[in-house]
Amino acid sequence: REWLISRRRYKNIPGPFLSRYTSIPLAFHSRGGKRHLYVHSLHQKYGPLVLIAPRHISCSHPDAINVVYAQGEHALPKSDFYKAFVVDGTPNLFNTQDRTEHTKRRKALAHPLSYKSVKEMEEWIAGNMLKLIKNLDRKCESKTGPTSQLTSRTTTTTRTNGVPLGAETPGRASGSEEKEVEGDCPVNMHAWFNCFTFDVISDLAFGQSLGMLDRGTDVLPDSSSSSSRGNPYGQENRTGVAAMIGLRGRAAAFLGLFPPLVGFGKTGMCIRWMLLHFWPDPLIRKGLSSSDMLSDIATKCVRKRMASTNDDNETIRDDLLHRLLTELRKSEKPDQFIDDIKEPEPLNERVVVTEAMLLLTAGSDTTADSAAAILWYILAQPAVHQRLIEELDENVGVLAHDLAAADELPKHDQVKSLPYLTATIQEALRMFATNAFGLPRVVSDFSKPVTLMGTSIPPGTELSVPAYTIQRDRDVWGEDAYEFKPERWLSEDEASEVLKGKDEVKKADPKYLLTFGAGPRMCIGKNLATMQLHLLIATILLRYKLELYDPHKDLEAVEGFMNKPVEVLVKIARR
Ligand code: HEM
Repeated sequence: REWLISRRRYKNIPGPFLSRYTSIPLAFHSRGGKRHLYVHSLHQKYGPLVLIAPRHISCSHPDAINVVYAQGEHALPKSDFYKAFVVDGTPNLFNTQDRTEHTKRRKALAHPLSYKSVKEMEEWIAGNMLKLIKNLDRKCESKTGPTSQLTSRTTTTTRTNGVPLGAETPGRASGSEEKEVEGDCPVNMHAWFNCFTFDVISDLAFGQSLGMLDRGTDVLPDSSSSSSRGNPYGQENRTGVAAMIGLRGRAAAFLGLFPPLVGFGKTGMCIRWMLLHFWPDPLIRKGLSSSDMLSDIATKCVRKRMASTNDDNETIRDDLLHRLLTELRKSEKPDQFIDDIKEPEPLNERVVVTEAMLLLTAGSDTTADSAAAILWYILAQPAVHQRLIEELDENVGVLAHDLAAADELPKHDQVKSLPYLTATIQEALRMFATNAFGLPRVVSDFSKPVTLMGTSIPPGTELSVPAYTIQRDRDVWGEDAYEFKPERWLSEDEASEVLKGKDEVKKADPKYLLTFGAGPRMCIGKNLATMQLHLLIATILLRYKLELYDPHKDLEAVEGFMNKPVEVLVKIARR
């Protein structure tokens, strides 16, 4: 009956025949890690409105952004797809579908993640940057000589478990084999960026970094015993945290297409247990198990942090967790100022843990993946690389040879407004959106009437606008929409100075950039992310000579919920 209703309702919306009846075609491409490319190909074939699953319309018309991700009373809630991200039945800011709950949670995180607040934490970011630099300096020194020929004989790692690894990679997970190869010594910058962003977010969120840069790995020392839930995969191997987040995203992106599989309550828990133990696809089982392990890691960190806060001798560290706790307490007691609360009420631990886990999962690999993609685009275009170096040399100056302290590193104030650096980062984020497929919203029974391109959309319909397709739309970006051209983000004067008589480019309009999402559910961590991206790219380019290890190879990526570069291998030497 559902099928018949759906068929009648959406008879005017084109799309593949099977997708009218089942989500399996979409799930198949999601499982294959290429959902955004599949949806993109459907739009090329069928036009801007496509039925990609029985009740799901993808709309690639730029005007759809303001409808699907509308603000205020026209805002559409997140669809049941997001239930797949709920851990232990407690929704967080990212996956809650309830508007009131979302407003309350968003308010609690908005202040801690405001630009002012994040700026105050710059010294902690710099501390981790220094550690990253020390590690990369060591990689350079281990080459054949101080002036480095960028070549040496080394080992490289073959991937056997889908986890991104490369030679000289931190975070080597089990299941990978090593083999000796002749040739240059590649460094996997993506893996190092992961260590950096995980350490930063754990430092800011839990008061203590996870120590990945110190250990040169994203495998936690006690990860083999981290799952206390008796699940069969928790102790299988020493999986890196980045890989756990990737696996979790892949499982959720698949299961979210079948909402009955991701319910809450006793039935939901029962179904989850069965999936974890008996689902035939190991990727899904590992994804579910990874979710449990991440929750355990967040619980441990929060408990440790709370215990140290309760210790009278410990001075309170004014980090993200402290600010989040303060805001959450305020929202529990909205009429009182926090200072008036003599004895703070204990907060529900699960609420704090789910938000802390959200910071860890939403605020780490997204930034590392973006930084890796940005670096790849820069290195793939030597002219862009050269121009950036000129801009940085001119405005920041040469870094001390033996960096001894974090305050010798570039400051955010020095790099945040550099036009060409900012334009390059924006352009790379256009070419590579970590959330590349359309983020689904639903027209609920309570939604205001929704019309897309003259078509009235019935309640119960899921809608999404695919970032990958919008960010390559020729009407929006110009005929060269598929090309990487930072100039499109510069002001007219700056662009003509850079182009020097070469063909004009159509000026970019940031409202069509969906990399950080749009509307009321837009990324709340954008300030922190962009600060890290500016600092990371500026520091790395200032300090090192970099080349892509294989300039003929495209940037390879695999998509779960996020589109993640597999690796970015470079040759590296000190400038
Ligand atoms: C370059 C890095 C990042 C990218 C590309 C990115 C992208 C996104 C996108 C596309 C969304 C919307 C998701 C949706 O509608 O389903 C989102 C939401 C969110 N992001 Fe980020 N993000 C990044 C960094 C961060 C950081 C550093 C944090 C936190 C420290 C963070 C925390 C969040 C949270 C909490 C949400 C949910 C917001 C809500 O539903 O109200 N993100 N992010």
